[in-house]
Amino acid sequence: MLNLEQVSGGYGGEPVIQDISFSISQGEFFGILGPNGSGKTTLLKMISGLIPNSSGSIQLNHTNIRYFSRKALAKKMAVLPQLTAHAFSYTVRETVALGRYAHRQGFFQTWTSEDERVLHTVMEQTNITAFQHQTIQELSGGEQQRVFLAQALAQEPDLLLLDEPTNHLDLAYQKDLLDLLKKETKQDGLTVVSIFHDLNLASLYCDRLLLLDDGRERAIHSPDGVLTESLIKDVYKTNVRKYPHPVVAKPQMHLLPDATETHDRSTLIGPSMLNIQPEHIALTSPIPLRTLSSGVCGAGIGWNTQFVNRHVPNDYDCSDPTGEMQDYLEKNGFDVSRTVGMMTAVELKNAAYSLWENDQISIYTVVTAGTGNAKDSTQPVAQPIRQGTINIWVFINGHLTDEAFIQAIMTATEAKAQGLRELDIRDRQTGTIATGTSTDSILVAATQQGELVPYAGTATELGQFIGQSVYAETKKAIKRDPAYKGQ
Ligand SMILES: Nc1ncnc2c1ncn2[C@@H]1O[C@H](COP(=O)(O)OP(=O)(O)OP(=O)(O)O)[C@@H](O)[C@H]1O
Repeated sequence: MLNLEQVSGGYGGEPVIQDISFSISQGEFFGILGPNGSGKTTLLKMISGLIPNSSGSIQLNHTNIRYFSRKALAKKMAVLPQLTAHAFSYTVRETVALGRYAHRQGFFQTWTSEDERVLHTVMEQTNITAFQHQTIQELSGGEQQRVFLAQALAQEPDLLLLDEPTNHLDLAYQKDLLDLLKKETKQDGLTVVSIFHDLNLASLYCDRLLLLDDGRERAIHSPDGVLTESLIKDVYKTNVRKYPHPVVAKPQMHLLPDATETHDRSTLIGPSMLNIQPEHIALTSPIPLRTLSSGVCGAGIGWNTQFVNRHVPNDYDCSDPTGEMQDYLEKNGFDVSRTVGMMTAVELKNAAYSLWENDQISIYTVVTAGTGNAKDSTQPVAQPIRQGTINIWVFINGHLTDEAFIQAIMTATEAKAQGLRELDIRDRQTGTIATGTSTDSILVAATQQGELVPYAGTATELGQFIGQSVYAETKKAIKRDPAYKGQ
């Protein structure tokens, strides 16, 4: 519906925009990105016909925009400009009603019931009905932004052009506005072209992105294609790290600040930080550790400073173990937002732990183990779950890649299974060698300081430390558990 072919132009003299070509189809949400001064607003002004392009062509539904009258263009296209100081004393309602200008007909331009219906709808959509009789200057920046969006929507355009629409909006209204626009594109075929400074919002909402660099196209692609670490670093001259959004299949870019919290680089996680009580084992780190873990709370990927393995009775049965564990942590002075919590029914005095170190690597492994619940993971579970859990903590004084974290979990799990095999721990139901218990948890936590360690598989020194320490400590902990003798 919108076609740009080799468009150049600006404000006289050297063109700001140079040789831009792209086509947008109806219902597309198209984002324009680029650093300050890269020409985003200038390009938008050319598309809206506010300034002429010096070469190339801009076509709307196969007609060059030059051939549209102002009123005819306003029926097809609406513009939400960057918010500037508005001195007028129009009311909100009057301001939004101006958006119906292109649809008014006849000499007297009477206000019709259709105009009223549209006015009502767009004021509801943008949540401004409540202050429709106030003047614009009485409103906050975000409220004004919504009024001008309502005015643009009142035009009932096919194409909506927006210059940083979320500027001035709080978090909830940013989401509401973009959700509304997305819905309009999907349900009513509205085409949206919008400038974004926030790469992550652009990624979440846009179908495609154009990245401008000094007035020229650097990339035009899906968010995944445009938001690459190297391209963004090159164009914006700043370091970013790309990560997947946790819920939506879209990339998110994280800034890497130069000055982060300063930590003592010599911090080593080790025995002095472990505290074993009858009720819980806790390890408190002086620095946040990057963790990958399973557990009752704080599990997943995160940054944590406290690690708690809590003893619960054999018959512990709770409909909300996470909530109950969080209450327990709070009552005992732990910061729930920075704690990984696990549970076990075994006696904590039987925990096994050791520090493994050489010149380059040091890891601290802590294991609690009961095997009354031992399972062969290749066999189905039919028996009622009995007491017995193996909880493994591996603290690594090193800087791990994501891949190394995953390999560390694999290596530790393999070593645990080997420990069970060595001790001939069997699945009570099938009689086969057990590979773990049905309620095991694992934690790998790293200081993320020092040289980057790319891998932690069994071929690496780190992997061998993990394997050997988990194997040794698992066996030690199992042997200390009274249930072991009964096997
Ligand atoms: N009215 C104008 N007259 C002359 N030059 C202008 C005018 N408006 C913008 N420019 C110049 O055009 C270039 C691109 O400006 P533009 O506003 O399009 O960039 P932008 O990418 O939208 O920037 P920002 O992210 O800061 O909003 C800049 O060098 C700017 O100085």
